Amino acid sequence: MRSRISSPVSRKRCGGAWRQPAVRIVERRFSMYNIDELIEQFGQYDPKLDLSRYIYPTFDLLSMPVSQPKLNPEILEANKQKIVDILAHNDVQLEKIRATIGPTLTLYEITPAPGSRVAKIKGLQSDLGLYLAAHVKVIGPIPGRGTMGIEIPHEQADVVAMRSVLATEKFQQTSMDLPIALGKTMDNAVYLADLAALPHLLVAGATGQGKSVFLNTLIASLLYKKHPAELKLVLIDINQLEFSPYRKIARHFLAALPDQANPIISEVAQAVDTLNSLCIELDQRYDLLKAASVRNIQEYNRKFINRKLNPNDGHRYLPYIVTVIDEFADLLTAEVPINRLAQLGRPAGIHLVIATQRPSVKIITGSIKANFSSRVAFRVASNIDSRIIIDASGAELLNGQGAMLLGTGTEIVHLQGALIETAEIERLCDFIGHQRGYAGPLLLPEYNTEPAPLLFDPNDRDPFFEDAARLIVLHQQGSTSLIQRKLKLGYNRAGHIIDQLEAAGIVGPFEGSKARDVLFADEYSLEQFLSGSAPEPEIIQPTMVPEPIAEKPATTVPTVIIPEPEPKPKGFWARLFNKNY
Ligand SMILES: Nc1ncnc2c1ncn2[C@@H]1O[C@H](COP(=O)(O)OP(=O)(O)OP(=O)(O)O)[C@@H](O)[C@H]1O
Repeated sequence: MRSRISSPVSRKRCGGAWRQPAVRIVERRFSMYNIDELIEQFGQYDPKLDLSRYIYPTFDLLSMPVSQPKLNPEILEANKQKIVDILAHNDVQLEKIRATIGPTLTLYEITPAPGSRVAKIKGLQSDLGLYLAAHVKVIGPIPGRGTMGIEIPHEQADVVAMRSVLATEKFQQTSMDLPIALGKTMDNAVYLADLAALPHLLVAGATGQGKSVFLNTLIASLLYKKHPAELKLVLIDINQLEFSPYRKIARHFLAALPDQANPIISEVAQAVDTLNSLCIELDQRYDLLKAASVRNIQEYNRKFINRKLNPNDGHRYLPYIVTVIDEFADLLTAEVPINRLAQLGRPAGIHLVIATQRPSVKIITGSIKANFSSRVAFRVASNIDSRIIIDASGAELLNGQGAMLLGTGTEIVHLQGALIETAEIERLCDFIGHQRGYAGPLLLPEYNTEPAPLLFDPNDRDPFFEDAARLIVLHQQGSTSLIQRKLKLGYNRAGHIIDQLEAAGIVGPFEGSKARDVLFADEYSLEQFLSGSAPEPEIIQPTMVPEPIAEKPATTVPTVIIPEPEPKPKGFWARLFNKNY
């Protein structure tokens, strides 16, 4: 018997871009199909098939690292001797001393003789600085090594070229989902992190210390590793300065709202709408994960690739969505969706990187800190600013020029960030942009901010009004996207229906990205209300509205008389329960 299976790619053309299919989830299993047979006949689903000839960026697009003058071994030895001398002079004997040359400083790791006091060694920081004529820092004890460290900055810091971290075996062979090459540690090791695991990043520092370069290295790392089918970027740059080169890769890697003229978001209102739209995308992804009985995007995509999820039921391959916001201090009005995305984004493959040059408690609030446990601090003016960012001092002592402290919640790592220049980003974007891409950016769900109409005309109800009311009450979830998905309606129409439901007193008022309250506790009381047995909510007449302020709907469920016997589910409910709907 020949099994019938739909084309896995069920996206619709819309306004020059690709729209995700409306999600209609039916709990239908593939039990009637033999999965192995399907895979044998069609092979695994290949998300990259649409752009199967896509060529990943090559390393020659990046500048060769400039060879740095080697540190003079005589100076190294002289410094070592000075450290031994000054410590001995203060009755601290050493068992061992070892120098590690890093990109910006040399770390002398010392093993003090038994009985030496840590506080005493730390107290000698200024003396060492004076004797070595440098900005010396004493760190430690270094956990797990029984040593302490004396850091002496180089007169001329090495630049860590982007190429020198990306063109390494470590980066090329990593199995991380979203690898980002941040730079090098103080002992010259390439430092990679997995954004999928972090799972979000807060980046802060004073102006001119390397934040924007950092964001560009993060984006470039992802562009080097991911196929356009696997990753979408949402770039928000209110100052319109940093992200303009990425316009060229809009058809490959960007996601945008429908009708968004510029794929790089530069207006506050549009940024807020986009973040709210991402919350709708988040809800849709959670519904998909639930329908697929999986816990996260990785398991979901694995199932989809193995053809265990039917695109006809609304399932689709889910790319990671990484949202980068340069200067989120401009978006304080969007704190609710930002926090929601940060709390729930990880399993759905939605990740946030938010940056600010204003590390104050007004911007980096308690809730932002609670939701962004991974944070990067560039040099700041004071140790108070450093504490606001990474809950520890130290960022005020950094050298600038891309030096950073990465706090992951469990440890703080001192890194020298990689440097990527604007010309390198241009070359990278040209390389990708000149290749065949999709018809446009991936379209995010529409987000409707129109307020509910002041007047409600019961004769003007949408034909889907009652079905929508039943859905909302059944799921006890006043969400526009639920109506949109289950009834297969456009977002605007679903938005109008939810306004009508609000005016009818079935759902509560709009509350940002949170679902509205459902004001009917069960389907039975709703049926009574719809059939007219319960009193209709009062219709607001123009003469009764002195000010143009929307009337709030009733906050209690209308009282109904419950007749005997209870009617059997019919029509909509019967269809729903029989899963034919
Ligand atoms: N990793 C790095 N290695 C070497 N130099 C760097 C590095 N990062 C930044 N710099 C130097 O610092 C300068 C400023 O960096 P950047 O533009 O990233 O600062 P910023 O913190 O974003 O500033 P602003 O807040 O004003 O946008 C760069 O032009 C570059 O010269």
